[in-house]
Amino acid sequence: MLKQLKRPFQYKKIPLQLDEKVSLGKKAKSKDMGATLKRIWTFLSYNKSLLFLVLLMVLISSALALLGPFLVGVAIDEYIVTRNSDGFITLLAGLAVIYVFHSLSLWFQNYWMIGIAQETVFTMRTKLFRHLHKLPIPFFDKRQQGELMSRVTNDIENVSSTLNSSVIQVFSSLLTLIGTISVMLWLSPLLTLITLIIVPLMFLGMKWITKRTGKLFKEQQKNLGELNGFIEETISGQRIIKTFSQEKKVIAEFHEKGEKLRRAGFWAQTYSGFIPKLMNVLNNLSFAIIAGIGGIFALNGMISIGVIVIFTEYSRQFTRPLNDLANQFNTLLSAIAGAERVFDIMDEEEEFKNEKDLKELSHIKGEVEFCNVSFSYEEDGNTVRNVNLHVKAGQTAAFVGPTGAGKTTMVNLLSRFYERDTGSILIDGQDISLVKKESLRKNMGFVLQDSFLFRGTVRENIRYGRLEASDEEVEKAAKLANAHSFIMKLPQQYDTVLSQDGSGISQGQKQLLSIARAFLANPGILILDEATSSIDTVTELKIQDALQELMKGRTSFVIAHRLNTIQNADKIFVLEEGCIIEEGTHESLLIHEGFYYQLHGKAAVGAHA
Ligand SMILES: Nc1ncnc2c1ncn2[C@@H]1O[C@H](COP(=O)(O)OP(=O)(O)OP(=O)(O)O)[C@@H](O)[C@H]1O
Repeated sequence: MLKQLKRPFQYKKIPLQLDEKVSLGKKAKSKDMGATLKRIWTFLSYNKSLLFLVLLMVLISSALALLGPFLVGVAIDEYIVTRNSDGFITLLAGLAVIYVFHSLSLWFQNYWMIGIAQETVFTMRTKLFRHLHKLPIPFFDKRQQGELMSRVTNDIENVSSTLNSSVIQVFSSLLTLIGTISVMLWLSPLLTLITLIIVPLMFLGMKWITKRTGKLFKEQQKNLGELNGFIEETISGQRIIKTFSQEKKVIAEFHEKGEKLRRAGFWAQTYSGFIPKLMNVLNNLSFAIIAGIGGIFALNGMISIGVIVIFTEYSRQFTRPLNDLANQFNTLLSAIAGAERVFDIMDEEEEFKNEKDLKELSHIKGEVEFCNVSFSYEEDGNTVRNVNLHVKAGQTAAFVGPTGAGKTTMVNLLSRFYERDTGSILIDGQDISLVKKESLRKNMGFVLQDSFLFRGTVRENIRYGRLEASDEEVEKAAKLANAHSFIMKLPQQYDTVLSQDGSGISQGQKQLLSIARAFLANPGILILDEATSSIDTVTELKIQDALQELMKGRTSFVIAHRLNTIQNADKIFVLEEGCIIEEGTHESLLIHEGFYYQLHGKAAVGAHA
């Protein structure tokens, strides 16, 4: 297998059948290109005044680019052919001034356009990032992190580089084209029409090429996103990969995804590379037509030598913008592919939309009720079925049951990370679907199994619970969470910088920090997802002790994985396949000798084994 992986770039292995090449892009969804361009334009037009200046410079440079060759023709007909030197120097000086101003206008349009492009991309990226953080959890369930990251970075970068070059190019090419054809028509309509023979040829060629490249560019961006997603996933899952010795499998998968990207990239570049070649051939063809037919016209006295010189110069100016437009079209296609992927995310509905008229949930006592609640992650599933429960303010409730029974889902519904399908959930008698989600979550604190730490100091990580908390409050919370003593042993105590996954501290210490966070947040309802990972006994006792302290006086929901930690709970709900099958205190459930009794028996056997 490794031998196969190590094989170098396999140019010859790429199939050459056209159908297959094009089918690379067949999966890409075709969208309305015009609508995407319009949306890019709305971002561009935030800088209207600067854009106006750029367009003015484009207009000036295009006009000067037309004037130059025209004056050269005049110089030939009026001064060189007639051997007249009066005013020749003035004409040359005029030409020099024209070319200097032409260069200046090019420089300014470029300078301002870079500014516009950078700002546009900054706005777009900020908007996208802000929007991403307003999307609901189910949105993230369906997507790979790296793939999303690729949209915020690569796809937007793609739009940026195109804006930098394309806007000016497209406008200047269009203006030059219109100006050139107008002057050519004015000088010799017949020769112009003959020269324009290449235009339909060009359009046919372009159509053939862009039909293929558009799809391929989309495929390329999609493959790049997938590859990034895979890289992100495998880097964050390094430990698991190493634990299960799956390096070869991961490399093979990477190779496969890389190969797909390479193929799409290869064909996208190959087809787009045809455009300049095609334009070059057509350019030479138009040059030959003008020289040949123009020469015949000149011999017959229909046009002057100066006009032929102007025409040959203009023919270059006329095919160059067409060439530029064609090239820009390719870049534009790639940018549109990127922009579509960005707008796809922007079009996802925000979580807090339509909440304007809803009430804030504040100063709750913590009474919680589930009335006939049902929910399913998938359309045809049944994860939570007709659940009814009542927990009084300040009580501790525990969810127990086999894996996949729906314990986590219950708290997901309470915090509205997911919306119940039917029934209602009440806090202090208020239906939570009628309150603002943000205010609901502000009243809830989470201590999860996998306590996520951000890159930053210990202090910053605890302060995440309440950003405005003072240093004293942070330390007080750490003391309550039994975290203070281990923090003081860290190299820079509260200022010790933790890496993103908190790799410098133990799993148990991470839990203590997340308990400190919850103390600082001081929520009305607490959700505890018990750690299943093995934590040393001393730290575990510290965690249990801190949690008992944290739960005091507030409603708490414990997702219990070990039954010994919830024996003091006021209510234990036993779940099986999304239904509450038993409910009571530890003692009453044991007396009942039902499912809980069996679970408890198994746990006891497990503990003794
Ligand atoms: N985001 C999701 N999308 C689709 N199905 C999901 C999702 N999250 C959970 N499920 C499914 O819903 C069911 C209940 O899952 P849940 O996480 O609530 O179980 P649990 O009792 O907390 O399990 P565990 O003890 O293993 O954590 C399971 O069958 C699970 O596969």
